[in-house]
Formats: sequence, structure tokens, C-alpha cells
Amino acid sequence: MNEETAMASSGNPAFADNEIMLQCDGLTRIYREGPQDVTVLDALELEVRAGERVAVVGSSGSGKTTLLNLLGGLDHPSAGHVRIAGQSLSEMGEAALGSFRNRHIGFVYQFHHLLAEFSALENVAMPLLVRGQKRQEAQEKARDILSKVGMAERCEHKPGELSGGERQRVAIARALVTDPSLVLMDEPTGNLDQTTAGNILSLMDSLAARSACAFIIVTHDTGLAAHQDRVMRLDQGRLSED
Ligand SMILES: Nc1ncnc2c1ncn2[C@@H]1O[C@H](COP(=O)(O)OP(=O)(O)OP(=O)(O)O)[C@@H](O)[C@H]1O
Repeated sequence: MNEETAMASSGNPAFADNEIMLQCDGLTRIYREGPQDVTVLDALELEVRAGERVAVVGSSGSGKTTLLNLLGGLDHPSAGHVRIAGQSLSEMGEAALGSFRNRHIGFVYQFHHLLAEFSALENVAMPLLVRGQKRQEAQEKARDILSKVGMAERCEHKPGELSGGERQRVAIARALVTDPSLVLMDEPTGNLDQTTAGNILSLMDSLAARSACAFIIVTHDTGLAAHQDRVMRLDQGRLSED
């Protein structure tokens, strides 16, 4: 696909359940920076269907972050392909990739910081404004999703005025507000107490049920992993059913 087509396509196309939303073929990542090559992902294969939620577990250093970065188009594979909603990331230039990310992918990463000068509401509305939605519409949608993650009373607070768990909930709201095709999460319930984590799980349940969104969730939380449709273990550069 060329860049124009990628830019023109709208988010979360009408994917029927069971269609493949994410596909990795022979996905390989070799780090060549040090004195010797390190093969972190070795011809990894993965298929995730629309509406499916997959937990990825694995020991420290097994390559979970590397995998998430490749799936989100934040890093490029040494070999192989990532396809999301039928579109191959490796065929896109940087501009098309940026637009594709905004339309199709929601990120909940530890390093994906909220913007400090903006309120929770403005942070969540931002991805909608970037894609050209009107301010009032964007803010209404942001307010709605913030209330679903239990943050209705904190909309006007800036990130510095929120607890770690509250910031994490705002980050989750920001990832979900665009109705993405794929949500990538890195330890999404890491800072949250059990009740709040439970609310987030319910929110993910309802989103997955009413949309074709697929989730990849990297976690050490066995409860969170067990709640997903499948648990995959990353070991020796490959994924297998846990
Ligand atoms: N830029 C890099 N250059 C060289 N090696 C790297 C680079 N980034 C990661 N690695 C190596 O790749 C391997 C996988 O790292 P990665 O961060 O993906 O693991 P992880 O499973 O996310 O670990 P953790 O659970 O500890 O966060 C590690 O051995 C790491 O040292």
C-alpha cells in the first residue's frame, strides 16, 4: 500500500469478529549494536483476531518490549512483517506510519507520558484533535471515556496533580478514545489497586465486546493474564501457548 492510501484509510474499519486484525510473519529483531549480534525475536509468528485479547508473558529480557515496539511501528524488524488491519507496516513511510498509528493503534506504555501542561481531559481529547475532530466533540468523547475509567471528577487536573494510578487510567482512556483496531499495553494495571484494576478490566471487556479491537497485553500480573482469551509465552524469540 502506498502512503496516500494509508493516510486516507479511517480508523477501525468494519472488521467482523474472527477476521485477523494482527499478523506477524517471520518477525525477527537482531540487535547489532554490541560486540556480538543478539537475536531477540527469531522468526516469530502470531495471529490475533478482531475482538481477541492476548496476554504476553515471559521472563525479563525475553523480548516483550522489543515485540511491542515492533507491533506499534516504533521500531523496524530485521526481517519479517507486521500486518495490522490487513496493512503491512513495513510498506509505509514515516508520515504514513504516524497517521496509521493515530488511526489504528492505542498505546499504554510506561514511557508514553501524558503532556504535563494539559489537563486529563485535554490529554485524552488530543488524539481526536490530531485526526481533525472538532474540539467540542473530542472533549465530549474524552469526558465519557474518562468517566468509564472512574476519572469523571479529575478531568480538569493536570498529570502532576494526579496519583500514579490515576495517570495510568488517563493513559488507558487516551489509548481507547479513538476506537483503535489494536491496543498495545505494557503492564496496564501495574500501579493500580485491585478495585481500579477490576474497573479497567471491565472497561476492556466492554470495549472488546462492542468493537473489533484486539488487545496485546504484556504483563507479569497472573490475574490479568488469566483474564484474557489467550496467554502466550515469549521464550527464545518465539511465542507459544502458555
Ligand atoms: N537497543 C538495544 N541494543 C542491544 N540490545 C538490546 C537493545 N534493546 C534491548 N536489548 C536486549 O534485548 C533483550 C530483550 O529486551 P526487552 O527489553 O525487549 O526485554 P523484556 O522482555 O521487555 O524485559 P523486561 O521484562 O525486563 O522489561 C535483552 O537482552 C536486552 O538486553
